[in-house]
Amino acid sequence: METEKKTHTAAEQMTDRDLSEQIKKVTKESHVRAENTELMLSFQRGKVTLPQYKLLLCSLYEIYQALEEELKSIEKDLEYFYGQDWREKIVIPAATKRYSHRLRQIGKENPEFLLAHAYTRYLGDLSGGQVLGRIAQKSMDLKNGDGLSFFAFPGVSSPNLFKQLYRSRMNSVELTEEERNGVLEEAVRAFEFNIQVFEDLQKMLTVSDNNLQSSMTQSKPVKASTLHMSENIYTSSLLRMVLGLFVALATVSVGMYAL
Ligand code: HEM
Repeated sequence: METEKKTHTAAEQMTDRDLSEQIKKVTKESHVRAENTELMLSFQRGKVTLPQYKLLLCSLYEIYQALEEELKSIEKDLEYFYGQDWREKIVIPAATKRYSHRLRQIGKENPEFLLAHAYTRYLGDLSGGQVLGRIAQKSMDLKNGDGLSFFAFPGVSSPNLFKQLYRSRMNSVELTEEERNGVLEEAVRAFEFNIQVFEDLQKMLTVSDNNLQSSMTQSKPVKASTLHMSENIYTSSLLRMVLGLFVALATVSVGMYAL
């Protein structure tokens, strides 16, 4: 972190009042907890299994569907693993539904809080996520980038530069003291949602181990009803448009710089 700080130009110099610094500070402990969930530990040890990875992709799809409009990369991965009728097969645990419900709720009531969620997922994807992508490729011996589109950011040539730009855009968002505190609290909550998703997925894998693993490795349909926790993905186009607009405000300008 120190090294990264030294590379900032005078214009990008961070202060203790910067949202990007504060958000990192308040979520530091949560980050350690997220890294140490069973699912993330399996990943880091190169022990991630196909059933674990497939279920994780299902949840990420649900989360990103609520977070943004552009879903093409996860859809591509899901189609690779589950086949063309993946929409009927994907499995979403209760914790993931709670997470996406929260995203939709704040999209309506406190859209500025979406900043905390965009931060937690995108900066994570561009940090540890890049390492996880390489581990996933090796652990499951995936070839030609198949099933790994989620981790790829073809428009981002330098994740570090992109993260710096992202932070400076975050810092330029005008927030009242109350809104700023709300965003910081929401960031801790965002990590909590992610931790709960990992725990739920791990539970699902343990509970339905034999049943689920055999049906998944054979790419046969998994009956949502047999898992008691799943629901088919549902989309409200109006809501997605509103969320998309907000996220666009917070992130697209950064993306344009990186292109
Ligand atoms: C195997 C699990 C994980 C590993 C090994 C990992 C590793 C890392 C590393 C090395 C960084 C860069 C730290 C720095 O720049 O000082 C980072 C940043 C970050 N990670 Fe993770 N991470 C993991 C899981 C997660 C999860 C589950 C989330 C949230 C869903 C997450 C969200 C973030 C965020 C938001 C940042 C940016 C911090 C900032 O610069 O403000 N990470 N991660």
